[in-house]
Amino acid sequence: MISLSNITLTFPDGDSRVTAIDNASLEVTRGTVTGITGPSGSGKSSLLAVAATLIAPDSGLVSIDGVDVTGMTKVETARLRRETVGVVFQQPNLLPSLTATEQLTVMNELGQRKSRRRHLVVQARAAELLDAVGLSGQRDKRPHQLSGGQRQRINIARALMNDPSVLIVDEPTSALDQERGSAIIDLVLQLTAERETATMLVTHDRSHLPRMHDVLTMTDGRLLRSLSFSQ
Ligand SMILES: Nc1ncnc2c1ncn2[C@@H]1O[C@H](COP(=O)(O)OP(=O)(O)OP(=O)(O)O)[C@@H](O)[C@H]1O
Repeated sequence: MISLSNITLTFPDGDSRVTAIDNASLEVTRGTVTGITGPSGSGKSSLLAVAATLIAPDSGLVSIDGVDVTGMTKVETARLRRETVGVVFQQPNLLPSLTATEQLTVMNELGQRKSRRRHLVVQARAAELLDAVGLSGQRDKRPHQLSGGQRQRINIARALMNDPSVLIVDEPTSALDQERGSAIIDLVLQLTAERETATMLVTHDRSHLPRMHDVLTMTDGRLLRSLSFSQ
């Protein structure tokens, strides 16, 4: 579970500061998806960055699985992030020279002491995840050999490599047509249920919102529940 309480985040803006998040609170339980929508510049990406522990808020509390992130050192936060948070950015940012499997394994193989056992575990995990996102036949393909939807599936599989309890997804459908976008949302919903992640998903496309467990709208940094969508 992830819980954000009374989060405020500002950025420098000339001589003053702009408020990107204004006293926002939310809680996402495992196995559910909270959709976040709102106009451009309303603070959605900032909220995801705070939830992913990539940015520390000016004030407020972030807690992941009951562990208070506020007050942790940068090293402690980075470790918690690595072990408990998966992030799907809007652009897949895949490395052009790597195969689908390697996109998933590269971070887990880098910097680790070489061990055959560990290598096999990482390879098996990547294979299982590529299968789960419907790409078992594309394991050896490089990004230019894949469609936009397939690249986004790799992006999602990669975020799940470390078996995170929190999944942060930023605009996963923005580069896709309606049908492929809808299939990606279905996949996120399915993986959230199967892997019991607490998922926060930002989308501009309101047609996806009725399928989410909870829907919040951001306006000028403030977060409000959208009762018309919430189940
Ligand atoms: N690194 C930064 N430095 C300064 N201001 C920033 C920074 N990041 C975001 N902002 C400002 O914070 C506010 C919220 O931006 P944010 O990117 O979170 O909005 P958003 O809802 O995700 O927008 P979009 O839908 O266009 O991606 C905006 O006024 C933006 O200009």
